[in-house]
Amino acid sequence: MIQQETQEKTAMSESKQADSQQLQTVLRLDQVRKSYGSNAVLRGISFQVRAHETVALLGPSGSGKSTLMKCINLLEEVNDGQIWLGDTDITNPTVNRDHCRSRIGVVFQQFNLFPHMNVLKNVTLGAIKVHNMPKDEANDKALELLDRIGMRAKASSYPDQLSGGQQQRVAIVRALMCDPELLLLDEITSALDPMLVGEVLEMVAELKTKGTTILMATHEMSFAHDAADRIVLLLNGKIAENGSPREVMDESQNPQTIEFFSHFRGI
Ligand SMILES: Nc1ncnc2c1ncn2[C@@H]1O[C@H](COP(=O)(O)OP(=O)(O)OP(=O)(O)O)[C@@H](O)[C@H]1O
Repeated sequence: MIQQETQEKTAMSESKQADSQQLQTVLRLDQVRKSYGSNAVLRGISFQVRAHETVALLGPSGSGKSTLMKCINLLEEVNDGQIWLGDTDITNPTVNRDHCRSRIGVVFQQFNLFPHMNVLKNVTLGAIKVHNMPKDEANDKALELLDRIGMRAKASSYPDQLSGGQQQRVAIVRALMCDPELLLLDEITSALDPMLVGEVLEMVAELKTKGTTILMATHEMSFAHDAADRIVLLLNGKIAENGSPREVMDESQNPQTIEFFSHFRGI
């Protein structure tokens, strides 16, 4: 009798755990396919990002990382498969695309700040115009976020008065203004002088400690190894690996994976 009760309790607790894991899935890709003409770039991509996870998307140049990011941000349409943001299938043609986009914060490789607007305007513009945040509230929030990264004093500066690293950190602040469910970072350090990469990655590491849910495409292998919770490796349009940095980068026996990471040994 006691044994039966214990088994029932265990089953209940396992099912509760499964439920809570289900609830915690922020992003889920299910057999996503995308081609450009005859070039099949994504050939059935499935993986999940759970709340508070930092997932690093790795792969050789041209493997489709940016294409995948654009599909998630609805800048490209998938040919097949589904992308779920929480419980919304954002690939469903009837969905409100602007609303879906507003739930995701995105930072690209190029800085994308408006050159004729100062930092405060750049950071608050989308929040005010797209999300209808009252101007005072947007200014307060922007200044608080800039303060956190030591850039409040630059609020009146223009982009060309900032270093590339500072511009990219401002772009991240802008992406965070409306508390996105997911932060997409697409090779955000690739265009930076190597001296400036560290300060941007430090900011990402800081966001991770605050529980931000992050999917980042990157070529920064050391950072991915040390800071990501999970690595998704794209090779030849498919997912070759999906596991912890140790499992994927140190212990995988897949010859293609070993070949890919061999190019970065010692960097
Ligand atoms: N708009 C487009 N039209 C046609 N082909 C495209 C387009 N965008 C990307 N591609 C092709 O899709 C493939 C994947 O490109 P993508 O930029 O997604 O790769 P990536 O992994 O992000 O590369 P990198 O690490 O160099 O940024 C490449 O063969 C590229 O030429």
